[in-house]
Amino acid sequence: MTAYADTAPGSTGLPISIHGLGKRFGDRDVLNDVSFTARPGRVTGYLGPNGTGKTTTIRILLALTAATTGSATFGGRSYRSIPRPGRTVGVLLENAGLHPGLTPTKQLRIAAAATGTPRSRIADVVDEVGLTEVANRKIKTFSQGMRQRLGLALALLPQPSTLILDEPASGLDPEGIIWMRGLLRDYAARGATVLVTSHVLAELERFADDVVVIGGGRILAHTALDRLPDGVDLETFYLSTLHTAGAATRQETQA
Ligand SMILES: Nc1ncnc2c1ncn2[C@@H]1O[C@H](COP(=O)(O)OP(=O)(O)OP(=O)(O)O)[C@@H](O)[C@H]1O
Repeated sequence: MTAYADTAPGSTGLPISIHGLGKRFGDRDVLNDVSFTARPGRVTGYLGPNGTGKTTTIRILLALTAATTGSATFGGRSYRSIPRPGRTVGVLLENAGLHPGLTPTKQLRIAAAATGTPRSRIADVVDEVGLTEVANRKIKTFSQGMRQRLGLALALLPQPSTLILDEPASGLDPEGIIWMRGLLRDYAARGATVLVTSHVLAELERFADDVVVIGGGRILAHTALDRLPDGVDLETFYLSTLHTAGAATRQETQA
């Protein structure tokens, strides 16, 4: 993986606003009145236990799933009404739509055509994510980490001003994780909006500015990391937030 300075965003990111979001699957409320903002120039970490609605929030933001109530917007607009959304918002989702029979170069060519990105950018982004040597090998032969790198290449290809990354460090080796940390910090420093989910708190603490904690489909906390009390790290804050929420829920149930 190489320097990222040449491929950072050219314009300021869009603020991401989630307001009163609710989502019901069948008879189950997965999201309940979820509201928070991810601001430009900052990396916002979105964290919570498995199955608490992080990916669902992101899927609603990207118009892949409809909200039951509330809104999820970029600079006040829904994803579909942003001009050239595929170019403005870079996205990494699990199972990122990779085609096993294609090579990275071919998959990136398709994405470049879809987003109006010059083809000349492909070699740069392949180099950036460290896949140059395998750029013409079929994706079906790739390890999990190589697939993750390609997913990141697809997200970064159009030099988006806004990044939404679901578990970006998943499967990356230590060198890749260090590169990714630098990349996210660099993007935010250049004014991008960066929203990231992660379960790796020690890692998140190294690159996030703000954290939003969700539990049981509700927002439990939203804070700047530099506002945590002295001596309290993210892990301690996270566990105590979940503990307090669990105790409150038990009290409500018993009342
Ligand atoms: N299409 C669907 N139909 C029914 N239930 C769903 C659907 N998609 C997600 N869910 C449920 O919604 C809940 C939230 O899922 P989601 O994937 O958003 O959680 P998450 O916070 O991203 O979890 P993880 O940390 O494990 O990735 C889970 O209980 C999941 O089973």
